[in-house]
Amino acid sequence: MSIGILTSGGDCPGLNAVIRGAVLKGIQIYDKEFVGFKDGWRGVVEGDVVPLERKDIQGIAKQGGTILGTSRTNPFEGDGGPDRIKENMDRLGVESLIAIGGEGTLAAAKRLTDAGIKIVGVPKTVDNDLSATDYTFGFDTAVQIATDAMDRLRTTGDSHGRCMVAEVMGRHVGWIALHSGMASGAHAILIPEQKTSMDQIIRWVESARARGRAPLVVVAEGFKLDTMDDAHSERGLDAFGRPRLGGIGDVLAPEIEARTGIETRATTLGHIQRGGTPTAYDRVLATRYGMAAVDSVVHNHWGRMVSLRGTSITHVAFEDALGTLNVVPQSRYDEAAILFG
Ligand SMILES: Nc1ncnc2c1ncn2[C@@H]1O[C@H](COP(=O)(O)OP(=O)(O)O)[C@@H](O)[C@H]1O
Ligand SMILES: O=P(O)(O)OC[C@H]1O[C@](O)(COP(=O)(O)O)[C@@H](O)[C@@H]1O
Ligand SMILES: [Mg+2]
Repeated sequence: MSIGILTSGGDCPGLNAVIRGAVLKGIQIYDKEFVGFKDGWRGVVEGDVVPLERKDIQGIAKQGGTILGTSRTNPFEGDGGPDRIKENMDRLGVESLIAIGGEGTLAAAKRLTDAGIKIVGVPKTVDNDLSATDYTFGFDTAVQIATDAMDRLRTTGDSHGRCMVAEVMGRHVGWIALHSGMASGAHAILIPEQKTSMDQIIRWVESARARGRAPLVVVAEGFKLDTMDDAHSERGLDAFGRPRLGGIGDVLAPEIEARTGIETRATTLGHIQRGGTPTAYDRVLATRYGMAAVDSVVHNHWGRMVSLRGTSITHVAFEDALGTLNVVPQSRYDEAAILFG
């Protein structure tokens, strides 16, 4: 009997390092065998597997994306459901699953665990919005990519004396904006947790300009002005029916230019933040998660997700991992805001 691995939901750098960590430890220490399910829950529902032997995971820790593919398939929709999945697993000789994904994937994993399927979870979120773990892999890489981009925006902004607006990911939480904004010396950081007025943004921009700086405004895609009920969305819905975000930077830039007279340009970093090689930190964290997930399988920790607390890897029940978002606390925002303007 083998262990099946799947990656589900939005991708991020480090997924392959989790797969490698799990397979290596499973083979070396526990004499286990693995298969990979293709494209998240789709592969589980359709019984679409690929081999995961040692040769298949060689050298992949540094590779972005996921060698297994990913999707936003709901395992309960269409022909899916626990009975179909159990049938597939029995036929393929798969005893248990390691599901690597965010809160959506883990919500599905919880329902399947409740139906008797043996699953352990590995948290994935580039936004860093899961509260049951201190950090997840992918976040550090996204912050580094965003910081590099902002360093570049600042030199071109300085040359032209322009205000630069940099839009980063962050649907519900502003961690990428907060960290990349602090790292790059932004003059304003706008996050979903803190509705802000246009007047306040203008004051920060004008204050930076008054000191002779080319203002840099960092905005998370989920940010709302105090006049907005919902985050800006103009790109339809994703596969799970949620509004696709993005474009708030393009809303703010002309308004800043009109109100300050400072020529303003907006740049949306988008999926660049989720692509390419993971940082060393993310590779190490992801590898440790993968190894811990195999420990969880061996110790029958079904319905639990591995998690980072301080520097130790531990595990928490899916239900405790799903309830609350890891929002930017007021104190962290206030600390960053000292640097605004
Ligand atoms: N409560 C749920 N029950 C079953 N499937 C779910 C549930 N919530 C999410 N999913 C499935 O898991 C997929 C992955 O979730 P999503 O939020 O897109 O990514 P992530 O796992 O990265 O958070 C969703 O597209 C959906 O099909
Ligand atoms: O373009 P996609 O794949 O629909 O994903 C976009 C969304 O995924 C995110 O990157 C979140 O990813 P995580 O699930 O990894 O936290 C959001 O910031 C963004 O709204
Ligand atoms: Mg999600």
